[in-house]
Amino acid sequence: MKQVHHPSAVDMFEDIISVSKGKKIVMFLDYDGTLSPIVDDPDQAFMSDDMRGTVRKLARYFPTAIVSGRCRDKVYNFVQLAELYYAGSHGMDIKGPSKGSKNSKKVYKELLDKTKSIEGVRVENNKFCVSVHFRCVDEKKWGELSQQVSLVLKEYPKLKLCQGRKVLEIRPIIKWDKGKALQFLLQSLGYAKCNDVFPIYIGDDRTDEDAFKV
Ligand SMILES: O=P(O)(O)OC[C@H]1O[C@H](O[C@H]2O[C@H](CO)[C@@H](O)[C@H](O)[C@H]2O)[C@H](O)[C@@H](O)[C@@H]1O
Repeated sequence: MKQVHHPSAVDMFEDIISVSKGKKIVMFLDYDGTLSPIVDDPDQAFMSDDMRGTVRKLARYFPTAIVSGRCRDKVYNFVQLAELYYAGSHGMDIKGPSKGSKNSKKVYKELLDKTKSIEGVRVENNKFCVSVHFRCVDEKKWGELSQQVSLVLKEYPKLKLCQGRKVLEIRPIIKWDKGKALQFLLQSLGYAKCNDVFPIYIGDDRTDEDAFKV
């Protein structure tokens, strides 16, 4: 895979401070890989107390939202800060578009069944989306897994496949992603048409790119 070099926000801290002068900062934070370390077991991706303390402090100064691929309840259980805004399932779980959730449950069960013979696979039900993890799968088996997932998805024309960090993400084909969620949250906060607002979004995965674009 081609290595892409992204500029570091830390190196440009002074520039960020300078362009945000006089504006109201709004913080958007991805969860996995940003607030928590990347680990083999998705259920063990805990954030540290130090990080929780930092986010708590941040939210005292700026409206702060967590935007995650995980379902809202799950990410809330990890973060446990009631004062934040939460957008789960890649932003689909703020207001809850109900379409797709029945499909997700069905495809989750099918994916569990069709991939159970591949050692190390982990299928995670994220309510509106499903994640198929291959971090713990032997690299030689990645092709077979991807084929199985594609075969299952053939029967679901309303679902699409995206890739994250050693994870295949199954999502409904609707015009909703982390970028749209960010716009929605800004609007709900009453900042949609303000020129003096400077939203900051921090994330580590491909699905965060929809939000970076916004
Ligand atoms: O948008 P995010 O909050 O970053 O969620 C994206 C996916 O994150 C999780 O998977 C990733 O982290 C796991 C734990 O560190 C790691 O084992 C896995 O390889 C990573 O892809 C989460 O489990 C997925 O459901 C999210 O969609």
